[in-house]
Amino acid sequence: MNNLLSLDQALQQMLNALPAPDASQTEILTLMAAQNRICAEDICSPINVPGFDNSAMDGYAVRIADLADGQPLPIVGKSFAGTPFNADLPAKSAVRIMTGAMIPVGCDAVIMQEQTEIDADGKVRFNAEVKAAIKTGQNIRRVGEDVKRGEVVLQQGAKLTALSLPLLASLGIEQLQVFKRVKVALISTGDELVSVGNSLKAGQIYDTNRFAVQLMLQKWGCEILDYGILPDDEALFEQTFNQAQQQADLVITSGGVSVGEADFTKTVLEKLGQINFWKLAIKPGKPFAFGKLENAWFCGLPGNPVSALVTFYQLVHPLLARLSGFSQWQKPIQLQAISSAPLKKAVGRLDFQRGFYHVNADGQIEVRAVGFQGSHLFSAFVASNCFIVLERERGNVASGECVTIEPFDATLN
Ligand SMILES: Nc1nc2c(c(=O)[nH]1)N[C@H]1C(S)=C(S)[C@@H](COP(=O)(O)OP(=O)(O)OC[C@H]3O[C@@H](n4cnc5c(N)ncnc54)[C@H](O)[C@@H]3O)O[C@H]1N2
Ligand code: MOO
Repeated sequence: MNNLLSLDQALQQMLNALPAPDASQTEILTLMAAQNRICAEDICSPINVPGFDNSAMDGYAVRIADLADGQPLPIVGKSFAGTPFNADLPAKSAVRIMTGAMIPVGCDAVIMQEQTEIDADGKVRFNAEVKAAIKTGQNIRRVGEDVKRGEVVLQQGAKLTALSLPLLASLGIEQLQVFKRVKVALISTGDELVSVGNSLKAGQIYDTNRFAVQLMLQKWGCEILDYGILPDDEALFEQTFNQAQQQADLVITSGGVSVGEADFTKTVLEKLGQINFWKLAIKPGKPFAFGKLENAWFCGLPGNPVSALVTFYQLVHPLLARLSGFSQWQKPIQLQAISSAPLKKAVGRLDFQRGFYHVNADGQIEVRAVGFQGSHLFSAFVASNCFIVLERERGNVASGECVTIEPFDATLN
């Protein structure tokens, strides 16, 4: 086995190198502006929810003891949501009550409308069965049963979503402190690259990586500083890396990170800052580089588009989670699947093949590799819905063998 760094070792080194999120790098936003941002404070509820005991049903609020003699009860008033019955419940009486309305003082149960009858003289009557089954607190939603005043409802590091933000709204919170967006400088390198919208000359190709990475950075809510395409010129690399690291928290390049004569990424990173690691036992993505410039972290993605995307997914995601203060990030979920066809695999690197999984008629997860697996072949991705993750020490896989898959997460879907 080669002595390249494993993916897990690389992730560990990366996370060890990164400091905890800087508590001074925060801003105050209204709830509506805060979607997908990361909460920078523990949020305690300023109120109880519900704020008062209220009815879960339309019906009649009663005191259970008043039902003992079996007599119908006069209805002494009404409690509507927003318009309470402003008195204590007199003995031997009931209050008409609606869902969400405040429970009058003295009541200990609500009987739903469908279980009652109104006598000719307007009194409410309950049959023996209903009376036998009645329990204290029936159909009453208690004060603080959802959230208690002072309780932490959201922790620092949580993502603010369409689930958590409405909760804050229900507590009357208008604005909150969030971590500032991570600023990412994005640079594609290579003389052969042309931006979409221009025509190609001999030997040129369109820049896929800046496009792919930008889309994924958008999903992370990053502020993107697009440095465009950088020609293979060492002095220009130096100048651009320098400029980018003064403006961004993270500089991401693609291409020029291997060993070719025009591969300047690593040399310049070394000159201006430090390389924490370079070259990993993964396929695709072996030449990925991680390091630090004076003011910004640095990720050098390999130029092949599949390699750039795989390394972004596997290595830059956890890095972005840490830089953005998102503490709930988890590694992609892995499942076991049956390989429905043989897979080619050389021993030595952890392989992320592009695959398509589905649940077969027997309820088992079945997966097949999609298309050819070269790291320059981006089209296979479009028909894929997962990575087939083949262990470093594993060789070829026979049809019917069990393999690990990672269904694509929301950044790719
Ligand atoms: N002698 C060796 N050669 C190579 C090795 C090696 O270990 N020894 N590793 C190979 C592997 S693996 C990869 S991956 C690539 C990575 O090389 P670079 O990061 O230096 O990338 P480039 O050489 O600049 O480009 C590789 C390939 O990708 C195309 N490319 C680059 N940028 C883009 C972009 N933005 N959009 C679309 N396509 C892009 C480029 O034209 C090349 O075809 O190195 C192998 N070589
Ligand atoms: O690692 Mo390269 O990314 O195999 O093509």
